[in-house]
Amino acid sequence: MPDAIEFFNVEKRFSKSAGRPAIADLSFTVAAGEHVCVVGRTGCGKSTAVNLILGLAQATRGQVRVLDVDPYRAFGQLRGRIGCVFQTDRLLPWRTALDNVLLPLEVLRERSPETEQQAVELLRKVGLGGYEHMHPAQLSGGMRQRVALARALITRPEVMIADEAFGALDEVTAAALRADFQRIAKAHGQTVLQITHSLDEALSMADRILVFDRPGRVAGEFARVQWQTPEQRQSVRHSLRGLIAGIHDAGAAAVREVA
Ligand SMILES: Nc1ncnc2c1ncn2[C@@H]1O[C@H](COP(=O)(O)OP(=O)(O)OP(=O)(O)O)[C@@H](O)[C@H]1O
Repeated sequence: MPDAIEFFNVEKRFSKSAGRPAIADLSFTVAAGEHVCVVGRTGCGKSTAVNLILGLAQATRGQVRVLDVDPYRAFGQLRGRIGCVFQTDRLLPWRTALDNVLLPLEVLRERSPETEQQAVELLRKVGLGGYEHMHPAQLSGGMRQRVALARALITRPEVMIADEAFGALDEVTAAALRADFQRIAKAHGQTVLQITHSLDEALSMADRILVFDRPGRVAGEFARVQWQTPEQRQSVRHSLRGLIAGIHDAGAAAVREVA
């Protein structure tokens, strides 16, 4: 069975000139049901990789596969099977929380009294029971992000993409939302690819952490078995910091261990 997300020697250039590509040679996979966090310095191609997964951009070279489908050429086959949460909630301000959550189902022509009930239930699951008929402007940033999470989940996607989804929230709100996100993703057996600038977030949530290097390649990876004890966690955090800063020896031992 193919992995849920696959990048094979992917290059992405935004211009035809000989300048630096956004992604140079990116290869990685995310297994079905796995939760992978990606960390890396600004500009290393994390969001570009997300856009490739969502079929919003085409790889210049190499291959991207999501659920065994080319997302750029055949996104129709992936509609409703990938959910995304971004740093900003991207809610439609003129729609209620409930109508925002139902939007993906309207696109799929699956809105019905039954799915409306499912949306109400989902809002309750993310802690927004009773807020269904509020508009985004009446909700706090954390509550809006919860609506965005419910909207991403309403189609029961197999793959969840979180691109800095908790980055704009205060730490207490972010911690609560991270816990809900992880609980729901695990309960549904979802594959998660999560972009984050927070090493603590990655260490607390990921089964595996990938470090991206500029321009867009994997500089190192760590599996959860490597950070079981507080000492190991500290050591992996140190290696992650080093790799992100471009000190490749810092993570070399860890990468070898995983391999
Ligand atoms: N539409 C675009 N046109 C031209 N260049 C782009 C475009 N989108 C991204 N880039 C360039 O590609 C590189 C990677 O950008 P990307 O946004 O993927 O990085 P990132 O790792 O997500 O950064 P950040 O952590 O700041 O969000 C950067 O050099 C960026 O300037």
